[in-house]
Amino acid sequence: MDLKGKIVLVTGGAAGIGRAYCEELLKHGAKVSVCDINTEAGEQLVQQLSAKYGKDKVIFCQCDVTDYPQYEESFQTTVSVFGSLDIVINNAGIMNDRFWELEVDINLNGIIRGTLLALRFMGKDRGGHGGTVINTGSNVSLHPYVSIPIYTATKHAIVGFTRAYGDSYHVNMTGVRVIALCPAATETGFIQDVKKQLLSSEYEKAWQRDTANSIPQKPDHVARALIHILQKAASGSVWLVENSQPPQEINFQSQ
Ligand SMILES: NC(=O)C1=CN([C@@H]2O[C@H](COP(=O)(O)OP(=O)(O)OC[C@H]3O[C@@H](n4cnc5c(N)ncnc54)[C@H](O)[C@@H]3O)[C@@H](O)[C@H]2O)C=CC1
Ligand SMILES: CCCCCC(=O)/C=C/C=C\C=C\C=C\[C@@H](O)[C@@H](O)CCCC(=O)O
Repeated sequence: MDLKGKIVLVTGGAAGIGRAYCEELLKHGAKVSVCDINTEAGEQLVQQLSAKYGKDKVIFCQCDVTDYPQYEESFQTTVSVFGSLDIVINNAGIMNDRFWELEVDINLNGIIRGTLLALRFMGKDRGGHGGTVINTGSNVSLHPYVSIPIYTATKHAIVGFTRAYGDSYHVNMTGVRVIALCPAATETGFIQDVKKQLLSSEYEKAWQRDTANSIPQKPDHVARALIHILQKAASGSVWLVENSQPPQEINFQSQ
C-alpha cells in the first residue's frame, strides 16, 4: 500500500504512540486527522506538524471516543476537509483499573465505536471505497498481566473483535481490512507512575513481577511497525510489536 495522499484518522493522536504515528504517516506522504480529547496538546502538535509538512496535510479534531456524536463529527470533519477517508487508527486508551468503567468505555467501547464509524464512512456496502482499520491491543492482549485484570480484559476483547470483523465474510461486503497492532512496553506517559492506577496497593507486587523483564521501546519504533503492518498485513491478522523488534504476526492456528 502506497501511503502517499492517503487520508488517516488517528485517535489519541496528540501524545505518545499516537503522536509518533501521526508524524510517521506524514513522512510517508499521508494526510492526517489528529483526534484527541486533549485540545491543547492536539492543537500544539498540529501547529508543529503543519509547519514541517504543510498546512493542508494535518488537522486537529477535538474528540472523546466515549462520546459517539463527537466521534462521528470528527469523521465528518475529516471527510469534509480532506475529501475522503482511507485509514482509521483506533489508538486512544487509558490504564486505570480504579476507574474501570471509564477504562472499558475508552479502550473497548471506543474501539467498537471507531470501527463501526469506519465501516459506515469507508464501507463499500455504504457507498465508500473500502479502507483499513487498525485496532490497538497490547502484549497483554495475548498474555494476561495479573496486576491489571480489567485493562487486560479490554485488550483481550479487542483481539476477538478484530478477528471477527477482519474475517473475509465482512471484508467481502465492506472492502475494509481490520487489523490489530499490539505494542508491548513503550516509553510514553502511559507506563509511568502506575501505582495509583492499580486496583489497590495489593496489586503492586504483581505489577513488579509482570513487568520485571520489560524493556520499553521508543514510540517511533511502534510507528515504523505501523507502516510495515499497513503495507503488508492481511485482514484479521494480529501483530505484536515488542522489545524494539520487527512486528511479529501471531499465529492463532497453533494455539
Ligand atoms: N505505552 C505502552 O507501554 C503501551 C501502550 N499501549 C496502548 O497504546 C495506546 C496508546 O498509548 P500511549 O501512547 O502509550 O498513551 P498516552 O497516554 O501517551 O497517549 C494516549 C493519548 O490518548 C488520548 N486519550 C485518552 N483518553 C481519550 C479519549 N477518551 N478520547 C480520545 N483521546 C483520548 C490522550 O489525551 C493521549 O493523547 C493505548 O491504547 C494503550 O493501551 C499498549 C501497550 C503498551
Ligand atoms: C500502565 C501500563 C499498563 C499496561 C500497558 C500495556 O499495555 C503493556 C505494558 C507492558 C509493560 C510495561 C512495563 C512498564 C515498566 C515500567 O514500570 C518501568 O519499568 C519503566 C517506566 C519508565 C520508562 O518510560 O522507561
